[in-house]
Amino acid sequence: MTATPAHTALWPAPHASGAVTATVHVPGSKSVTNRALVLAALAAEPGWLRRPLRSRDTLLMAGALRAMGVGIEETVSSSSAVTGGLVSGEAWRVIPSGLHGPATVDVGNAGTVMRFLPPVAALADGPIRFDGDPRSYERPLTGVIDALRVLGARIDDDGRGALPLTVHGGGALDGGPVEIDASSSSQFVSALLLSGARFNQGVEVRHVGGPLPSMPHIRMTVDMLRSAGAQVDTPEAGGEPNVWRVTPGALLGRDLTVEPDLSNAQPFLAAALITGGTVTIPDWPAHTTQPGDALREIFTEMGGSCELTEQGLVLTGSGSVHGLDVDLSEVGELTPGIAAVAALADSPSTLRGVAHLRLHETDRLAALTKEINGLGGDVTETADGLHIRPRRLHGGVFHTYDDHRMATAGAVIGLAVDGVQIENVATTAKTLPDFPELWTGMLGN
Ligand SMILES: O=C(O)C1=C[C@@H](OP(=O)(O)O)[C@@H](O)[C@H](O)C1
Ligand SMILES: C=C(OP(=O)(O)O)C(=O)O
Repeated sequence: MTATPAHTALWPAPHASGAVTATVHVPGSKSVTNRALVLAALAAEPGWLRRPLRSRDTLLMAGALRAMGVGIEETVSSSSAVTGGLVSGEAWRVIPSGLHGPATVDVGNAGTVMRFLPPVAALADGPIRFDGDPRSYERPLTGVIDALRVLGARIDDDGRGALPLTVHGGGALDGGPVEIDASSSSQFVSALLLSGARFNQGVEVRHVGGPLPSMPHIRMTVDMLRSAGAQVDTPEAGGEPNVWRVTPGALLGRDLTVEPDLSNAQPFLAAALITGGTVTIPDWPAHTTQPGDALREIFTEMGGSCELTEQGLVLTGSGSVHGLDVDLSEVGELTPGIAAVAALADSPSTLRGVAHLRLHETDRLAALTKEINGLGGDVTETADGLHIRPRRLHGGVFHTYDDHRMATAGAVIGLAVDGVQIENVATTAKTLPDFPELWTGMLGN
């Protein structure tokens, strides 16, 4: 008998028999880990990354940087301790070196890898070939490719402005001013800023076009650049609207401890919300640029109450869940989890401002509509989001379309609805490889 391929395997989502009460240690942030790796690789001296996320997206980033000559060593510090199933104290030591090709980069389906690394490759000496999962060919990349060409890079692609492509690095890049339309992904702006300090003239990125999504992620880029010693001018700091400038200069090697991934805390917090239980997430930062911090407000509006304590963030469900009308453009990656909770609420919801989710891991608006409706729900797509009218749901297969956040959204519904089976729960490995174990651990199994 042949084994069932992972992508067709069905995972029976556990049904909660009562209020969920648990403390869940959530692994490190994907967005912080991948920015930290890039900045450390471009620094003038070695640096440390403590409690980095080890998941498909971050291992692809580390592998790509290694292929270009960067040293990334695994270490376990003497303070190593096992907490809640997670090993803390583990670190990556990043040793920058002259970036070079020839090299091949597998981006998988990681937006951060496919967008943040072409500018790094333009600084390398030699050709760097980029390829990835079939879906990566469909995700927008023109903003980065066209900008790099304006800034002096030579890039061969098939003319679609997408993967696969080869960046013919010349060992340095002129840099300077460039206009891009980043309305399809904030990662275009982050990508150019992250490498900008190493361009001969730095970089000035001017966004022209529709509204920019995911602004907290751009603030995360700016914050982390500043912590690495870069001088960055931003619209917030009294600069021109939609213009960011990075001054050329060396970056410092840092010793950085990665915060837990607050967007990946979402399904666990949702478990408390929908079962009227209490879930604590240790190490929730008091100040952060992570968009997941918005869950405190969003899940409070949906019926929970949140308290930041010495133990971490504590969310307690009230036993009822309310719908909401909300613009999620700043926090788009939270949409699948919010849609799952909204499908279980006592009133309708409208989620707005997230048209760009059609070009994420999958078309998330179509996928959420189809899968929630497949369980008996009543969801319709709007031009820029979803309208969700809660109905009594029933069991069935919840397809995930190789999208980690579809899998975790399905698990949230499964807590409240008996008989939900998640197809390919292993896709959570993109950012949260331990999800099934953390989920059953939360339920005390
Ligand atoms: O820069 C980042 O780390 C991210 C930015 C956002 O991308 P978009 O602006 O393309 O939505 C977000 O959705 C993604 O999960 C991570
Ligand atoms: C959109 C996401 O990922 P990526 O970094 O691949 O864009 C996400 O994690 O929700």
